[in-house]
Amino acid sequence: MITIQHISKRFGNFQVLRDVSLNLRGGQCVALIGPNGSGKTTLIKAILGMVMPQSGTVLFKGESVGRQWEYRRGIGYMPQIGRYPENMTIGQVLDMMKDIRKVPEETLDRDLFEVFGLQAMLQKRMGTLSGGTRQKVSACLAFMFNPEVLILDEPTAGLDPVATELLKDKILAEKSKNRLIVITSHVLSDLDDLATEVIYMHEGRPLFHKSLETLKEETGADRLAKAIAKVMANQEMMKEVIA
Ligand SMILES: Nc1ncnc2c1ncn2[C@@H]1O[C@H](COP(=O)(O)OP(=O)(O)OP(=O)(O)O)[C@@H](O)[C@H]1O
Repeated sequence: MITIQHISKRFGNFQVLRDVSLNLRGGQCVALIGPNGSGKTTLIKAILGMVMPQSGTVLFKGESVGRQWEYRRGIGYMPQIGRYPENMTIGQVLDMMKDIRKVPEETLDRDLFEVFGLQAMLQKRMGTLSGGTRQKVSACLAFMFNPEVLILDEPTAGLDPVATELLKDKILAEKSKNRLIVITSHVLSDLDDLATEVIYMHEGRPLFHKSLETLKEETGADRLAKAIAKVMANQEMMKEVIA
């Protein structure tokens, strides 16, 4: 559904993405992981057209996204830090998004709105919200328009354990509808129940892209965190052998 071909991105002299090529398909739940600053958010923003790469192409359903915007309607995006007009209430923000998208009310996905209890908070101003409630609004908006692709950047950061589980349930439900879901997270235990694929970014390029099943088989680990620890330990060993 999304093909990334030879994307490179530099900010000033700093090379953030280095010739990244990836193929992501519907029904996959992709865990995009890697250390701080390895380029995960920049890669996501390149897919969304929020960052223009110096070279390379992003294809959405086989068509180059170029400088067009229409394809974005097919992608629900939950940013790492949601930025909203601080004086607007939750209700006004939701209405504004509905007005912009102009879709019939009955086609909206209200699941997260209901389970997060946002109805009772509609009058609260965005500027007064706790970090977790702001995340809930972002999550609600990402899923609201039934997108074919969901890109979730650190979705559980700041959410309490109950809200985290509710969001994970929702992600699983969407996965079963053959959506493509891309999630970045440093909380690898959150990804264990969700991910089908793992992309590990390191210094601006994918160190590997494989199914979670294969990764577990190859490492003999039963959890993603353990599997990653084993891969990293092998990497260090190889460096020492080569040096
Ligand atoms: N607009 C920008 N201008 C300059 N440098 C940037 C910009 N955006 C990102 N960077 C730099 O690019 C590098 C990669 O950032 P990015 O946010 O993609 O990393 P990340 O893997 O998502 O990290 P984290 O796990 O901390 O969220 C960082 O060194 C960051 O400082």
